[in-house]
Amino acid sequence: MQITRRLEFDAGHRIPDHKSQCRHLHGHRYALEITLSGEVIQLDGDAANGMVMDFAEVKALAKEHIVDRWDHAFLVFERDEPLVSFLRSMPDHKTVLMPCVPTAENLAQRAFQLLDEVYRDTYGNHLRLQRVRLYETPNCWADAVRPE
Ligand SMILES: Nc1nc2c(c(=O)[nH]1)N=C([C@H](O)[C@H](O)COP(=O)(O)OP(=O)(O)OP(=O)(O)O)CN2
Ligand SMILES: [Zn+2]
Repeated sequence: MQITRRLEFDAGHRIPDHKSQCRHLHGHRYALEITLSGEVIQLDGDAANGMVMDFAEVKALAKEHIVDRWDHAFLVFERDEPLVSFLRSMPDHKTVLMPCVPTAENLAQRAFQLLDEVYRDTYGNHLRLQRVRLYETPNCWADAVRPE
């Protein structure tokens, strides 16, 4: 069985080497879709009975590890020196340094890496993160999927 939880957040970014508009500072209303696989828990009387994982718990973990960190932050490639320097000049600015250029593909992959250890098999139901889909706009998204 697979379940998917969607969360949204706002963040700024730029793609420094982009040949067109995306090299300028701008922002998106990102949407993050987290797909988990596992067996449906069969535990009469348990709060998770009949679920792969409670959607509320999926959300709480995604907020803690991604959304609360990236929401209203500027996501910046750590080697984008002019921008890193500019953001450092702003006291208390919420900036997230990324080891990669913050494209939809790289952000989806980064989120997958960060979340893979988070969704653990607490009920012995083989819970696993299968896919992180990151929408940069309603028309553009990237999927980071667990390798076969
Ligand atoms: N493969 C990728 N291509 C692009 C990325 C990316 O992350 N991966 N990012 C951008 C820009 O950052 C921008 O967010 C996308 O802009 P755009 O192509 O204009 O997308 P829209 O949905 O706004 O386009 P409409 O034409 O208005 O639908 C660029 N490319
Ligand atoms: Zn963009």
